[in-house]
This record gives sequence, C-alpha cells and structure tokens, in this order.
Amino acid sequence: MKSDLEALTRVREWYGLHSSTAAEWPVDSLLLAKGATTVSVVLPAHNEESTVGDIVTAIRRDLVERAPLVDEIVVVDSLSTDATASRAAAAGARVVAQEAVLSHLPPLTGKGEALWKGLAATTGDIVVFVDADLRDFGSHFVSGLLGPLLLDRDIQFVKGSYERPYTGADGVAHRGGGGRVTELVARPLLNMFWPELSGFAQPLGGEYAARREVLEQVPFVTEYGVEFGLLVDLLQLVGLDAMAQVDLGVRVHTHQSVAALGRMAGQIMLTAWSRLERQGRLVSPESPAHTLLQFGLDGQADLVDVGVAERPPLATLVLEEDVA
Ligand SMILES: O=c1ccn([C@@H]2O[C@H](COP(=O)(O)OP(=O)(O)O[C@H]3O[C@H](CO)[C@@H](O)[C@H](O)[C@H]3O)[C@@H](O)[C@H]2O)c(=O)[nH]1
Ligand SMILES: O=C(O)[C@H](O)COP(=O)(O)O
Repeated sequence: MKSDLEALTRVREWYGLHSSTAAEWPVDSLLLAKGATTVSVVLPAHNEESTVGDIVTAIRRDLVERAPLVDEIVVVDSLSTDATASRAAAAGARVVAQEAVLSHLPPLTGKGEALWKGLAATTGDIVVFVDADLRDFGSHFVSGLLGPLLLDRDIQFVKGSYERPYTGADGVAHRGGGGRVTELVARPLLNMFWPELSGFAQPLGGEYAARREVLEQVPFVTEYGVEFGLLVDLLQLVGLDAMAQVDLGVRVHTHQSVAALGRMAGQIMLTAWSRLERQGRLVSPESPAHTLLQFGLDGQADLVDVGVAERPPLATLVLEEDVA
C-alpha cells in the first residue's frame, strides 16, 4: 500500500506530463496526425430535444464539413419520449434506438446502457463520448479530447475537465457550484481507494474519448455508474500513464434534482463497492442493499432501486448482424 505522500507525488508527476488544454490541440495539427484513423462521436440522449440538435450541428459544421476530423456522429436515443431522435437526425446525426442495437440481448436501462450500445453501433478506431444535454457547446470539446489520442500512440483514454457552474432557477450561474455528486461522492471515494485517479478533476463528466480496442475490453456498468466504473477499470487495464486529461473550459448542462442526484450517488457507491470486491480489497458475506428510501416535500416516502447491472466487454460478445 502506497503512502498518501507517494500517491500524491505520483499524481503530480502524471498531471505534469498528461494534462493539457483544448487550445493546445488545433484542428489543423490533428488533421495531419489523423491519417487513416477513424473517429466516431457518440451522444447518449434521453429526452434532450432542446440541446441535442445544436451539439450535432456544431460537430458537423466544424469537424466534418470544415475539417474532416470526425467520420461519424451517432446519437443513441435512450428511450426518449420527446423529439430527440428527429432533432438529432435533422442536424445530421445517425440516430440509433438503444433497444434496437444488439436487440437479441435482454434490454437494460440508463446511461451506461446507451454508451455500450453506442460503442456497438459505431466503427471508429477512436470513440468520443459527449453528453447531449450540454448548453453553449463548442466543438473544441471533441477536438480537445482527440488531441492526445491522435498525437501520442501511448495514450489510450482521455477525460475532459472543466469549470462547472451551477445555474439555479433564477438563471444566475454560481461558479464552482456544479458537479455536486462529483465533489460529495465520487472524488472522495476515488481519493480513498484509487488515489492514482485523484488528478482527474471531473471523474463523472460525460466527455471522454478512448481507443476502441480498450473500450471493447472493459465492462460497462449501467445507469450512472458507467463513468466511475470505466475510470477504475481502465486504470487497471492500461495504467495511469496511458490516461490523459484535457481542460475543455466551462461546461454548462441541465441540472437534475437533488433527489435524482441521490439516486445517482447510490449507483456510484454500488459501482465502487463492486470494484473493491472484484479487486479483492473488500470481502463481505452480504451485498449492500440497492434500495434507497427517499422523502418528498409532501412527506411521502418512496423506495427506489439504485442497483446497477453490467454489460460485459464488447470484445467478448459474438456480434450479430442486427447491430444498427
Ligand atoms: O437513461 C439515460 C439517462 C441519461 N442519458 C443521457 O446521458 C447524458 C448525461 O445524463 P444526465 O442525466 O445529464 O447526467 P448528469 O446529471 O449530467 O450526470 C453527470 O454524472 C453522470 C454520472 O457519472 C454522468 O453519466 C454524466 O455524463 C454527467 O454529466 C445525457 O445526454 C442524457 O440524456 C441517457 O442516454 N440515458
Ligand atoms: O456530475 C455531477 O456531480 C452531477 O451530474 C451533478 O452535477 P450538478 O451539480 O452540476 O447538477
């Protein structure tokens, strides 16, 4: 077991070598480095009709039409009940319905399922994931994430970092107020158990990119456990020096209610538990409960399920022809 000081020194050294900003990766130099490498952008989207179109439009305009950096843009329609699919298609994305991809498998739910299906439905050598609820999106989110992967063959995974304001109902943005589950749950857990990952400022952020060959070798936790699971599993698979971080500026997104974030927190804690068990660092005769009792303003209590499931590494599946 490394001492806290050793872990901190290691993270400092990594940060110095593997952190950059999006401005350090101009599109021209990425185009030169791209060669025959293909790039897919995947946007998981559940009821994001107000934002998905603008994001697809920006990526298409800047990174397909002006500069041919991105080869495909796929929106995974994650059981939306609004106009997400038509808005995404009108903006030029290929839209796949989450449940139609690998449809011979029993369906699972949530964001992790959408990402895993997105991986299955695309072919790029590099896959970039971007949330579909971002506001004021700029295509530097995608080009920044591609930089270290296109210019350094040793890098396998790149995570975005950003400033995250919290914008309340009054429309006023509070600097540093966003990312509540990140600050109160995810980062403390990572610092306690996987301190090598403590240099990732936004471990839960939905913007990251990786080589397909590594993404297909790790399981995908469903629901909101997916980012935490990927970080821990990729650290084990490729090691910290194959991981990089790029500062993408400011990220503004649609905030969920505190009750919804409570459920997200539960999913992330269960994901951490599963990784501690798998790594032999926690032995327990009983699994943790996956129910959460929540109270509404009217005093009404609701018992909700915060359990997560898991998809196996895609490489272990025999892909059938019905991949959308
Ligand atoms: O069942 C779902 C739920 C969400 N999403 C999409 O996933 C993205 C992120 O979901 P969101 O509800 O906006 O998550 P946040 O509250 O923003 O949660 C943060 O923390 C989560 C846990 O790590 C990450 O998955 C998110 O990317 C990150 O932004 C959005 O495009 C959603 O439409 C789906 O595709 N299917
Ligand atoms: O990433 C997080 O911590 C959650 O999505 C919450 O983000 P928010 O506090 O900005 O809504």
